[in-house]
Amino acid sequence: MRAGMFQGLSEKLQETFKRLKSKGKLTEADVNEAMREVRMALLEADVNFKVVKDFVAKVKERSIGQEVLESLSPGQQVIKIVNEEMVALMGGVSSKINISSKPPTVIMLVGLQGAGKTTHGAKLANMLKKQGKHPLLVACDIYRPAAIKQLEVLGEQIKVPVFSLGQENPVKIAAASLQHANSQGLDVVIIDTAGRLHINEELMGELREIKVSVKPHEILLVVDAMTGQDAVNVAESFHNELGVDGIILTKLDGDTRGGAALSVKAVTGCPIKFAGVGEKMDAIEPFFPERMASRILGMGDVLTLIEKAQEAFDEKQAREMEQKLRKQEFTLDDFLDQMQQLKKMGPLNSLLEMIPGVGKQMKDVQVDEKDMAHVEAIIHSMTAEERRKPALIKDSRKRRIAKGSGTSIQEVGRLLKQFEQMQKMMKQFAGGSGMGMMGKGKKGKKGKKLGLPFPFK
Ligand SMILES: Nc1nc2c(ncn2[C@@H]2O[C@H](COP(=O)(O)OP(=O)(O)OP(=O)(O)O)[C@@H](O)[C@H]2O)c(=O)[nH]1
Repeated sequence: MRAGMFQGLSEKLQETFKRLKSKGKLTEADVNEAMREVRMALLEADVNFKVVKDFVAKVKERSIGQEVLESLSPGQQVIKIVNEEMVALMGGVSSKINISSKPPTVIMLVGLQGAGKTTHGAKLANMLKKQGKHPLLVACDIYRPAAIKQLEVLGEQIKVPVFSLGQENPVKIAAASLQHANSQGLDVVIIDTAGRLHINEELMGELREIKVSVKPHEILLVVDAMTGQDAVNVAESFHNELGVDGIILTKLDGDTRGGAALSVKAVTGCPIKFAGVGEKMDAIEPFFPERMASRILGMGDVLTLIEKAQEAFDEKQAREMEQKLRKQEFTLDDFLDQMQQLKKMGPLNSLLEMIPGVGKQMKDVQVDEKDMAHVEAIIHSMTAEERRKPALIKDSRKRRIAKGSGTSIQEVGRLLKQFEQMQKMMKQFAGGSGMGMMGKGKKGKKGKKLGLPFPFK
């Protein structure tokens, strides 16, 4: 879920919202006009037309109420309604995997060829392993000879055992794998089934047989987000034929328009449980409708950002940082510290895009690792006192620091300015004010631990 995701949709909706917000008062005609634009944007994003129709009708009905149009900020209210309805469209809450109280939990992965089934079986195993589970991957895709090998290679890579009996009957393999898991004390069995180019009775027959034989706690359907409405149709067929508990929507890192993500729950009733966001083994995320909606609506995904920050930051240090922020004692030393932490979090651009209001501006900005090296050098050339009180740094000190760091006076000045701006921004974050979506939906996480330096130009 990175750059480019749902970009067209997102940009169009944001334009509409900008117009709405710029109007002090809204009339019914304004709302109708905005909803026409929203409808167009959704259709162009390949959202199912019936879903679009219902969605727009609901938003319109709620927006045209007296209390909205006569409120102090009608534009904001309408945007809030769009956001809420979009969250509802995708299922409202994030859905978890059914873990059986009596191990092993059996997960059956189904889907068409090339959707990313094998890859996501391994990603899922990797994720569960990190959560302390002991998964077993089972190779039941016996028709594509490379599939077994592929699973074995991935299993090796993530250090998860793979059960395979070659070209044996898949129903037998699945049944035998449960015994194997039991005997080895493995508590999650993930069955990679065969795919086909199209849905056909033979495939469904086989999947049904496996289902009857292993009684999975969870049947997850893997669909490719890039295929838009086709993905939704595929999901509908699989659900009717087999009964599906959840969907893994893959390739959301690509240039997808959003149709599948926004329609599939409404059309099939199956929630999206996970999103695939890349080819690497850690490129899987639980699917949070609320976060997805904020991303589409350009509100940024502060929650994901916070989580990423939490992964990279160590708890204790983060708490200290939070204290400093509250007391406004954040110094250039801390800035340097954080910058080093930030490096661990991955590409800066993708992080910056998640910040509300930053996403669009940052689209074309290159965050350069070399700049970061310069920033480090500059801070290292300061005295301890200067790092604590950057206000001390006037002309002659600037010159000295520039010389010491092999940079220029302008660069030193720019860094100081950025630091100052950042302090302001962080005060906002720390207070949880100004940024509408901060901490929403997660109690007690309001404004927590978000002290990121942003060394951009
Ligand atoms: N960019 C991106 N590529 C993905 C993602 N998931 C899978 N892929 C790629 O998509 C291709 C197909 O994935 P597989 O896992 O082999 O597909 P499959 O559904 O198991 O296919 P069959 O085994 O033939 O049924 C591979 O090249 C994967 O690397 C994703 O989330 N993002």
